[in-house]
Amino acid sequence: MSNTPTAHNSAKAGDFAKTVLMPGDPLRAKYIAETYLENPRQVTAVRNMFGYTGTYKGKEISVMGGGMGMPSVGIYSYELFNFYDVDQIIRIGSAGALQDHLKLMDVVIGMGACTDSNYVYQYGLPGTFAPIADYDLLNRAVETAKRQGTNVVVGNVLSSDVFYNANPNVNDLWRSMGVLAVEMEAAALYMNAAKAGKKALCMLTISDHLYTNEFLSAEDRQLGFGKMMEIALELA
Ligand SMILES: Nc1nc(Cl)c2ncn([C@@H]3O[C@H](CO)[C@@H](O)[C@H]3O)c2n1
Repeated sequence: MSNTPTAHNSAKAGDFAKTVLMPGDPLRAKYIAETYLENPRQVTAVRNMFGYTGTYKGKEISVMGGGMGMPSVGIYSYELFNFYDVDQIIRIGSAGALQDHLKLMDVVIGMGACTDSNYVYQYGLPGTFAPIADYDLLNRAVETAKRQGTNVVVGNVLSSDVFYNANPNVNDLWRSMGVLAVEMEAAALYMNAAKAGKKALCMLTISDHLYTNEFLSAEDRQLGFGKMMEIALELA
């Protein structure tokens, strides 16, 4: 009989730090743990969704993959907040730019997260919920970026359930509302945090541009993530 609270995570109580960085890709979680954390130890590997805990500049911090899409991040972040007593989750991901002023490698912070997902319907609200970032985390991320000389763009992002959208005009519609970039996880993370009374922030590196059709090479993706990582690690 397992004594872990969930089939998706084999970590024991106390294995996770209060702050968890959450890339989509578990291999990036492994890379982050091995590259940035002191004494990283793997705390879960269920379905190869790796999670690690270590320290950064003496502060305990964890990193765990969340997968692609809101159902996946919805599971892992819900469990971290509600079963593992995690206080804040910072998503560090990639996104496609919807605005001309954005350039590849820019760091975007999702102050809000629009969505086309049904995820919000579970709460039975009589209106439109606004999934938003935690202000304290947002403010600290912007201040840290300034200190590091990294330009960040703060605004609305779109968390879509669809990567290959059948509607050819969908990007133009979101673009017309000033939405900065499209990804697939932030809204569910923000809703889970709101419901659990916890904190969340989504930071994104622009890896594709949906209007210039530029996209980052694999090595530039890695490089671009470094700037975002240096900010995220300071938020523990
Ligand atoms: N819809 C969508 N579109 C574009 Cl142009 C993206 N660029 C990066 N992502 C992120 O990368 C994964 C899809 O490649 C998702 O986890 C998503 O969050 C994107 N998701």
